[in-house]
Amino acid sequence: MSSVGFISLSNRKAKRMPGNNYNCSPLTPRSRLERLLRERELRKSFKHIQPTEEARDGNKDGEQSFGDSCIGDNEFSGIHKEEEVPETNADRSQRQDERPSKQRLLVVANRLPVSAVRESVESFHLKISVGGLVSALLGVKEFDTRWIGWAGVNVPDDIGQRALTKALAEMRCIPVFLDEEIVNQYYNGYCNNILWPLFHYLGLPQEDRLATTRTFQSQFDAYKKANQMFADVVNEHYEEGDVVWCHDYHLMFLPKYLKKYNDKMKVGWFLHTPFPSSEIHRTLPSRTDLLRSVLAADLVGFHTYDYARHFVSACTRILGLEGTPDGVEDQGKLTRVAAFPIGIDSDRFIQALELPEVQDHMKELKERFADRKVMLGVDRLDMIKGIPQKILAFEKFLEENSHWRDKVVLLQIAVPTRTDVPEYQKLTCQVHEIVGRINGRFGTLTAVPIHHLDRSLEFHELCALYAVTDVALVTSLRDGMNLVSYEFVACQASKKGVLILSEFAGAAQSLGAGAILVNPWNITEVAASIGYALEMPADEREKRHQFNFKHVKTHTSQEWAATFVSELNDTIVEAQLRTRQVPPLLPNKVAIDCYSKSNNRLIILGFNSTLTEAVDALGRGGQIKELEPKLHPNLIEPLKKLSDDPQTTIVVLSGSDRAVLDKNFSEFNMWLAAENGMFLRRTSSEWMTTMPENLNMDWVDSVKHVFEYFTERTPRSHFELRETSIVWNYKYADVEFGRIQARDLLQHLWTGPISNASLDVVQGSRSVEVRAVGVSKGAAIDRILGEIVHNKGMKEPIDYVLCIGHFLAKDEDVYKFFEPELPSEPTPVARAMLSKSNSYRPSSLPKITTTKTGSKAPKYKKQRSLSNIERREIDQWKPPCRDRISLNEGSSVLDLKGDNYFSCVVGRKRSSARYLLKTSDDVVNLINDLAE
Ligand SMILES: O=P(O)(O)OC[C@H]1O[C@H](O[C@H]2O[C@H](CO)[C@@H](O)[C@H](O)[C@H]2O)[C@H](O)[C@@H](O)[C@@H]1O
Ligand SMILES: O=c1ccn([C@@H]2O[C@H](COP(=O)(O)OP(=O)(O)O)[C@@H](O)[C@H]2O)c(=O)[nH]1
Repeated sequence: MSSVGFISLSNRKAKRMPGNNYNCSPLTPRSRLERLLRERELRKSFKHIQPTEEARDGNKDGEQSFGDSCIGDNEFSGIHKEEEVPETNADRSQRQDERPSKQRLLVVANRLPVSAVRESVESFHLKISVGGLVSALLGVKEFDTRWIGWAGVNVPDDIGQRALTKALAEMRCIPVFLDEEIVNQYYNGYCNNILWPLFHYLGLPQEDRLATTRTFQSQFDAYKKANQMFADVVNEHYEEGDVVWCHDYHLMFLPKYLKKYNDKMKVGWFLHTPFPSSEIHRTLPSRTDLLRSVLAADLVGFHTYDYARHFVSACTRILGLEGTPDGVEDQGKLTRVAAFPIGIDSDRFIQALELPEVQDHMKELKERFADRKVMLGVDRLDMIKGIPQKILAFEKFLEENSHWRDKVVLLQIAVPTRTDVPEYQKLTCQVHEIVGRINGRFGTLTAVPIHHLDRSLEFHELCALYAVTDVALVTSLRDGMNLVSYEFVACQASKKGVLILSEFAGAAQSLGAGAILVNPWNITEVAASIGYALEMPADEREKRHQFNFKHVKTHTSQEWAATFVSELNDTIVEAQLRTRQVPPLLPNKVAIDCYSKSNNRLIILGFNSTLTEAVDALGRGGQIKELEPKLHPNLIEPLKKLSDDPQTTIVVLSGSDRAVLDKNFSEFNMWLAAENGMFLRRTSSEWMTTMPENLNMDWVDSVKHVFEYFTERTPRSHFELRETSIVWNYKYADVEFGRIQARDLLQHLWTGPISNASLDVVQGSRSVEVRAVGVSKGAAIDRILGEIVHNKGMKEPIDYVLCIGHFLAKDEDVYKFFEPELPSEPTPVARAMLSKSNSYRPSSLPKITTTKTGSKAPKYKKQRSLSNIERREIDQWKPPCRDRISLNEGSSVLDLKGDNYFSCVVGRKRSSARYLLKTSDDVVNLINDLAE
């Protein structure tokens, strides 16, 4: 099995984990895909030797008692008996014995694979829990696995808790004790009444009274509390190197709580249900908290690519984070998101069919329904399973095909589930009512068309039933995967029956080709499909079956788990590599200390997303009045203080035009560099420019047309026309739509107006900017610095530089400017300026620019639309001349003593800046601290 979608296509190098001994091939595969294929081969060959191991473990012949009422010795795979009670950290320190050769895996799920029923003070009866999650995880044998979860029983007393802990320990299960109130609020309430229906597109409960809101809040609190209780137990049993695999919607807070305990823990989270469209998730009052908590995991998995896509979408639209092909990025931290379609332990089902008890059941069933075709439904009695719709479709089929009435029977196994939730109670009544009506309508004295069972079946009975079935009907309205469809296929090697499968089950993506896919809401279509399936010719059945059988045989639960854990191990290594590329957080204290100890400081500040307030991810802040960037109100005071300090020079270096900077900064005593340094003024003086006279701006009108076109078609996007550039911005628009539009816009530009022009197209995270070629903040900084030195008549070198910005990649050259080492491709200016230490001698080298094809292009034309006054001011300003601005002959303007340089990127992970400030709020705090 390979993971699909978000990660499988990437070609990143996956490093082996130290101590990761389940995969120790000497040949390191070059790509992720290669590795996955290799591992799959390894697992296959491992399988050939597996029977011996299973025999040793007593798990041979697939005779495990899934569905047995009592677990005896060695009764099911995946859970191995252990002699002792699981250790705590304290016990562990005394343990000196050998470590297991398999990797330790802590599987944390709401429900343990066994449910307990209390028989006396110290005795419990253990029973396998029913459900797809349990079935799938019981097939996982490659790890040294321990389960942590709720045993489905309230045990308030110590004696009972000790006894149950001991009994479960034999099954390598560790209980989390939830009291009745928590179970009611967390499990019945928040999990099954809110998250479950919402994730299956059934919406939130309607709030018709204030009390409901209160209930919602208390259920959410209980949810968090329960998650914390799970985290406590995991933490108690965690050993370094363990993989912690959290399961399902019950435990969305668990990754966050675990990482709080220990951020080195390897944490994966897998959702067994669908993850709905972000528009559905958006309705949930706790939408943000839940997403953020899940994102604390290292790897987040879903059954299908669609669910993964929805999750990433929710993170980008609701949290405003960046979705990448690998997952979701937040401040350089990547949470990998991928699809890992689950499977079943197919051999267990296939082998079970040979067992005498299964053969007996089959014989019995065949005799019982000798003269009828058997149709089968196996579901938990849950509204997502579409049981009423299925039965109604069957009724319609009988109604329209009278010749089939005495020749077909529908066996519906409806396993009671979540019986304390009122919705489920209502459903039970509804189903009974429909079944009664149809049996009354089409039944005879000796036979009824529907056999409805409100109970679960024992494993062998279930296998037999699957094997004798002619047509299986899976009509889920939504279903994460649906393992019943897999199990049915696995048991059909001889009969080759037909699977009718809902297109809304995750399984439709894997078994769709061999099944008859239906829309369960379309009763007419399902009824017609029943007829088609019952009369399908043998060769078509054979072909369809073979296709699905192959899939079920090869995509097993073992592979699913092995792939997930292997990906998780890799993700950790890759994250470590990536983290090394992210600048460390700015050490505020050091920056402030150095500031206070220096005498001639230079502070260079970007404006947009550096000195402005953060944008609401949901775009709610994007009112028209706010489209223009505005100085963060909490910066007014401290900036005033700093800019009035004679030992400090502040430059706001922005892409914005002069008017915007004037509006926000006129009242401060500082320098303003607009349009990436093309215009410069001290707030006490007029604007000057370094714009070359013959700057070619002919392209502007045609680019403007393209930008206008896209602005009209992208709600809440806007564009700004500046003197030397034009910027289309979609930060308030729907991010995903904005990105698609941006791609389209670029295509329009490249094939149209800019195909031959000499200009730069710069892509931001939410913008596209077209600017005159060669304009960048780094290219401008030498001239700015020269002018400042000259204008201030500086006698002493600048001994401290703080440069903060959320700059476009192209403008990051400003960070490099002050670094002692030369950038890899030094600009002529930088070459001339930087000597071996970070000392600087400003110069006024002629500006030579390069076109996008790399050719030299000194072909500037007249600039566009400058007023006469502006021209005069501009003419008065000459670029700084080296002779005029050097401090003394030969002495440097910069003397940063190596470390007195603090370049900080704001909210971007890959950067050539030395340090990171996560948000503009951090900038606000820093500036305030400096001013203090
Ligand atoms: O524990 P319960 O509340 O009684 O519910 C049983 C389980 O139901 C859900 O199963 C899902 O997982 C299956 C395997 O991945 C998948 O095939 C199916 O489509 C899902 O509905 C639930 O997600 C589990 O947590 C429950 O334990
Ligand atoms: O009487 C029954 C009926 C069902 N199952 C098991 O319950 C699981 C149902 O999983 P599925 O993924 O189809 O749906 P879920 O119930 O998890 O939503 C399957 O493994 C079935 O074999 C069972 O053990 N006994």
